[in-house]
Amino acid sequence: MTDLDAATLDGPSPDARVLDRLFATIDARRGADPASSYTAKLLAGGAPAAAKKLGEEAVEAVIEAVLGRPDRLADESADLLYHLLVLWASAGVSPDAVWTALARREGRSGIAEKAARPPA
Ligand SMILES: N=c1c2ncn([C@@H]3O[C@H](COP(=O)(O)OP(=O)(O)OP(=O)(O)O)[C@@H](O)[C@H]3O)c2ncn1[C@@H]1O[C@H](COP(=O)(O)O)[C@@H](O)[C@H]1O
Repeated sequence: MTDLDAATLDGPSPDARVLDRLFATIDARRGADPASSYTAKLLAGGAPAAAKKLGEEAVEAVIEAVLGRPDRLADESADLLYHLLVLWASAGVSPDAVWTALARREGRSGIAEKAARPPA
């Protein structure tokens, strides 16, 4: 989102807490009417359908990155995050589990982590 986009929204500047609110909305759509809720339609298809849709959205984001279009990449990233959260809801993953995994990794280089893995 550009600064201009953010300025058109009501309330405080948006931040990553929107993800927790979005997940709560998604979770509350369980059993809702698929005719009136896109989320309910996705959830009705189960984790495999949500995973397939996530893959499609990932490809769309990759294409925008490769084409060097950051504004379109930001929009596709929002689609991608929404569909990732739908997959978490379908597959029984709570956002807190993911936030915890990220926090545990904070400050540890990926290179050091990989070097410390036991041999395959
Ligand atoms: N953040 C989103 C969001 N991002 C993307 N999408 C929808 O994701 C769909 C897929 O986008 P595409 O461009 O890939 O469309 P498509 O290829 O035609 O999709 P398909 O119909 O083939 O699956 C579109 O219908 C988008 O509107 C979203 N739908 C809902 N949300 C959030 O979820 C909330 C609940 O939505 P409902 O469940 O629909 O009430 C909303 O208030 C929003 O906050």
